[in-house]
Amino acid sequence: MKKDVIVASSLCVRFNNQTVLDDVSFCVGEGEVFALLGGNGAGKSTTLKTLLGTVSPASGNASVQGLSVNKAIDNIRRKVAYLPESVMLYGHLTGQENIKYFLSLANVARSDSEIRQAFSRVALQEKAWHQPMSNYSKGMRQKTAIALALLRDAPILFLDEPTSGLDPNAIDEFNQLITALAAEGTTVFMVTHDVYGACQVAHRIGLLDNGKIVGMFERGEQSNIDTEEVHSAFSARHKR
Ligand SMILES: Nc1ncnc2c1ncn2[C@@H]1O[C@H](COP(=O)(O)OP(=O)(O)OP(=O)(O)O)[C@@H](O)[C@H]1O
Repeated sequence: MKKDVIVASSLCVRFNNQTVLDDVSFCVGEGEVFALLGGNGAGKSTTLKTLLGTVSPASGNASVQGLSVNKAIDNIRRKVAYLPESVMLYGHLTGQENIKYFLSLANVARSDSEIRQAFSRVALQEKAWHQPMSNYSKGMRQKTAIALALLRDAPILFLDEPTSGLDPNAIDEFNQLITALAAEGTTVFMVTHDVYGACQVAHRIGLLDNGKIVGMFERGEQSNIDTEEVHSAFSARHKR
């Protein structure tokens, strides 16, 4: 039985009397990839923001590694690497300079050789390491952000629409990296509207619609989650 790393219990969020999350519960075990899947306005970003402590639930609670987001958000943020849909790094600095700068902000000391190892681990091409990040594609920026997470020893990744805007090769590479990191024990929570991508990498998918979890899909011992099944459940919700 895997230890639960992220637990959301009956989260309710309201904005201006509108219920945006309604009794949302799920848990993510250590080394699992959990995808929260939903259409526009379903409440995915709000769930992510609640886990990051930037939105407070009206009721219910969430915890990360046993720490409540209401009480210990600073500790949680040290354990989590958050990749927004557009990874923001400094365009005029190289990949390596960005890494050094953000590590220094986090008070983490790493040698050049450790940084090179992290870049190799995420398969960032060597010729890019010393180029300004303004030349990087979205996939390369994501790899740099994941390298930074590895160097920070962050055991948990939060990903917001990680595959939007990536070409098919970059998506495959990204999915392989996430799968490998999870196999090594990293816990991954992602929000996405990409049914196919979610089925490829996730151990579990929660389908969110209008602020409610309306379906939960789980990978079998040897097989990925069935894309057809999730696709039908997803589109049935959007035909109403
Ligand atoms: N700060 C806010 N104030 C008022 N309403 C908000 C706020 N943030 C989100 N909402 C509303 O909450 C609902 C859910 O929004 P949310 O951004 O969580 O959805 P989403 O699933 O991430 O959508 P998308 O895929 O379009 O990004 C929407 O109806 C949105 O308009």
